[in-house]
Amino acid sequence: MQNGLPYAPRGRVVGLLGGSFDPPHSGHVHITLEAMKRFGLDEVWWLVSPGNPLKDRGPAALGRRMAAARALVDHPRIKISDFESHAGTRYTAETIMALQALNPETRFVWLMGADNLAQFHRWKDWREIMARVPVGVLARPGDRMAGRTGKAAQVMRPARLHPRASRLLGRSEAPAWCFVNLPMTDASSTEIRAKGRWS
Ligand SMILES: Nc1ncnc2c1ncn2[C@@H]1O[C@H](COP(=O)(O)OP(=O)(O)OP(=O)(O)O)[C@@H](O)[C@H]1O
Ligand SMILES: O=C(O)c1ccc[n+]([C@@H]2O[C@H](COP(=O)([O-])O)[C@@H](O)[C@H]2O)c1
Repeated sequence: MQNGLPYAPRGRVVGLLGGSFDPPHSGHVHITLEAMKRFGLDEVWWLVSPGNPLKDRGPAALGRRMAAARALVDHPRIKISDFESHAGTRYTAETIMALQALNPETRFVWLMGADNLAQFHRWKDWREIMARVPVGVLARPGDRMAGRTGKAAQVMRPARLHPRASRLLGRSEAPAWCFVNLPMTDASSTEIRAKGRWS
């Protein structure tokens, strides 16, 4: 691992799960395994963020969140990375651009839960993200409809892949996105923090 970046052999399809992971939990593991299966991914990299640019509250120290993620995940195809803190990027569009420049032979797919799709149109340069990488969206309790009826989903409707074709997402040319339903878990970092299990 160099610059916080896992090694990706040529031609691999790598899913990127960006997150605060404050703390990481079973829901992250669940959607990662589902995304690998459903979107035809070879690997998934967790990009542990220095801090979500839309959240006021700063997360726990990056080192602590990285250590917790490494303790939670023991899977040969899931890598934990603090690339954004090395690259000095905070916005996803910039992170993806930097990753693509460093790994021109790798196909990246951006992954997110349905709650993030609902506010995706507020992300910096979200159209640029859609133009650069396919996006895989995973159902989350309470957010399935909000995501699918949100502004980004409406605007990008022509680029939506039918869920039955989800395995093609990893090899699709952007713009392409796919929303998949899955057995859902209501695990959330907010709830873990509220219960005082991460203070
Ligand atoms: N239970 C879950 N089901 C589906 N997607 C999830 C789930 N938990 C997290 N995600 C997704 O994983 C990514 C990273 O999530 P994040 O680290 O913010 O965890 P979180 O539980 O949503 O945290 P918080 O409650 O602090 O917002 C986001 O795209 C989020 O939508
Ligand atoms: O680029 C943006 O404008 C942007 C706005 C909000 C969230 N993100 C990214 O979305 C990912 C999920 O964030 P979070 O806090 O919900 O785990 C994480 O990688 C953030 O950096 C990115």
